[in-house]
Amino acid sequence: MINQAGKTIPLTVVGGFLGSGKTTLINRILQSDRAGRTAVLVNDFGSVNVDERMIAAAGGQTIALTNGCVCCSIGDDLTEALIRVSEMHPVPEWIVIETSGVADPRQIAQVGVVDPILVVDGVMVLVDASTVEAHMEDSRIADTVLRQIEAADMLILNKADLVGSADITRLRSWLSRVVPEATIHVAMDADIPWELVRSPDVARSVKPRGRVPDQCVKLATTMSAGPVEHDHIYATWTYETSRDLSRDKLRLLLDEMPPHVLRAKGLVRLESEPAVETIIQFAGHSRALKSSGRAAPDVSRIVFISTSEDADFAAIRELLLTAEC
Ligand SMILES: Nc1nc2c(ncn2[C@@H]2O[C@H](COP(=O)(O)OP(=O)(O)OP(=O)(O)O)[C@@H](O)[C@H]2O)c(=O)[nH]1
Repeated sequence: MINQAGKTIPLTVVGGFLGSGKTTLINRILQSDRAGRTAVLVNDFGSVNVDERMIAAAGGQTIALTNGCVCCSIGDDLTEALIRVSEMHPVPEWIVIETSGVADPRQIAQVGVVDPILVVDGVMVLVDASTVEAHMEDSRIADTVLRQIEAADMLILNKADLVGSADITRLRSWLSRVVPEATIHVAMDADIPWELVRSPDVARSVKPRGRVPDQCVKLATTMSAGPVEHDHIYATWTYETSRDLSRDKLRLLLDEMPPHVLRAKGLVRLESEPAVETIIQFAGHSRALKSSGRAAPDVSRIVFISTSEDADFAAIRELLLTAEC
């Protein structure tokens, strides 16, 4: 890949399970006046790239990787997007990839390692302190969560507001046993000091570990042939309507979400505030309906994700039909 300025571009991969706080971190980064020209590549698991719209609203240059989970289509979509980014005018000073919540971030970082234009700054992985233990107890998803944690150069133990200090101590100690090489930072709303995100000293601590370059060439050549497929583990369903929705009914849905739903998010138009877009969020104990401040969409869309085995969205559909005004 030739970049017209002939310079290398630092690349950071932000990973972590569904709803752990990746978009929150990236929006925080983009809102900093120290972000410079940052290009963000976003990959959502689900048919609607909700994150792309949320991140674009925060002021970043975004490219959505729409072809399913990025580590399942790594050879094509991601490489193409990286070429587009390196050809941007002016050239970005930093590239951040937000992986989907089911992706293995280290596989994605390896694409950067084999590209001479990119210098991989490291892999940051968000961990939801309020749900990670439950996820590790579910044999269907524990492997996804563990791979993500093991991929980290820096772990952000997020959502500290939702657990007690004893939980934080226990989780910290567990994480440091799982990945002794990673630095661990406790956070609320993914709020970590800028120095940890970008300072050169800290960047050294998030450099890919020694074993990665040894493996990367082999992995990069084999990945498009045999990536980890997520479709058989996770299922998504998207609800769409052009009618206004009732806030009370959506609130009820958030309060009574069937336990198999791992994640739901969407951009909707409410009957009570039809001019503005409302963001609906469900991620374990984080549940919210809040205005984005942007114009309301013509079509409201909400994406639901669960494990494939449990993927029965009929009850949710019923409730949503009663929410249509
Ligand atoms: N209580 C609480 N909620 C948080 C915290 N960090 C993020 N959230 C909320 O958790 C929800 C999910 O956050 P996102 O940043 O969208 O998570 P994500 O990892 O990008 O989600 P996916 O891309 O869908 O995997 C949102 O409603 C956030 O506002 C936190 O520290 N505490």
